[in-house]
Amino acid sequence: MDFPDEQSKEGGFERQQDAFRHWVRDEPGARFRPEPGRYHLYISYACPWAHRTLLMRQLKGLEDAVGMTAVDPVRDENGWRFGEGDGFSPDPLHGWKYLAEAYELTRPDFAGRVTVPVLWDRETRRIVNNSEVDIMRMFDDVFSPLARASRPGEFYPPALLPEIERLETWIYLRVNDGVYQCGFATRQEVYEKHVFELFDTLDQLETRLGRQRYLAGRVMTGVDWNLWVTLLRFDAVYHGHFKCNLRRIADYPNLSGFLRDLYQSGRVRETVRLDHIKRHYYLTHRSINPNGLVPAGPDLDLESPHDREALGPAGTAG
Ligand SMILES: N[C@@H](CCC(=O)N[C@@H](CS)C(=O)NCC(=O)O)C(=O)O
Repeated sequence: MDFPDEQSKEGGFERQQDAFRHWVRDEPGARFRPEPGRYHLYISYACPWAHRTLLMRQLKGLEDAVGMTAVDPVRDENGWRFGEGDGFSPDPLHGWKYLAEAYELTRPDFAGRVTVPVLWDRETRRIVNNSEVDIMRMFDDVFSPLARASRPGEFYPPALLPEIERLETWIYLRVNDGVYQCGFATRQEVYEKHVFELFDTLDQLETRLGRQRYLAGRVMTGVDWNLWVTLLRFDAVYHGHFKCNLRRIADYPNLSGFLRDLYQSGRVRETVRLDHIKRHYYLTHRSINPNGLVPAGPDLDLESPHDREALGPAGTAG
């Protein structure tokens, strides 16, 4: 079993809550203020949640204002590790060997799982936030003045917020975490419940994305990226490794068109490291892949035309 502390009596996977959820505010006297160079993002290119924060940093043009370091995609028994390799590097700020050191400095008695993403504050020397939901919103909002060219709130426009949040919750439970529920189930009936719920949700999303270019309607919003990070990993990892194999994303014309549409937008493809993604899952979760073999395929076709222009122009509300 890969995560024994998060296994329910019924054979399900119960994910821990994020531990640090402080907010960066542009207010006098605020403990964490948005300042260029002050915060550093620790990610893994493999992790879908961390990928969302990396995407928002790039989409907003925050690369100069917020530093970023990626960890080795393969975790060892001490968790996420820094090192020298293709697409990952030593910790430039403190020379940490493990990301666990950030958690220990922030809360010496931290007993949970050390996860990415982490937003680190160089000034107070602690983790500000390790929730991708919060980090995405802060990057879009309070960090916007530090960005090259962006408008605050363009990915979370107030008029669409109720719909975005409804979709976020549904997609998180059934899709983002749904694939993990299938993969880490330890009983047949638990796996089957989750796999049918997952594909029922994908079927509904396929219909929705046949009518409109983006999940919340005519404009791209943050929740599009929530779904996208899971679609990107689906055929390469979740289909085989997590046994989510009723269908592939490639079998869904609208979901795969949406995947390619967003992949081909801006410089998004620069955030994609399929080698990290595959190595991470197949080499880290040894209880479900004991020999640690990494499959050679599939050959993902992310560069072919997506034909989504007919549904409306590309872009956010900004
Ligand atoms: N913050 C996310 C979870 C983040 C997360 O679990 N990240 C994984 C990688 S995809 C991780 O860091 N796992 C570390 C571990 O399992 O030891 C959430 O609340 O859903």
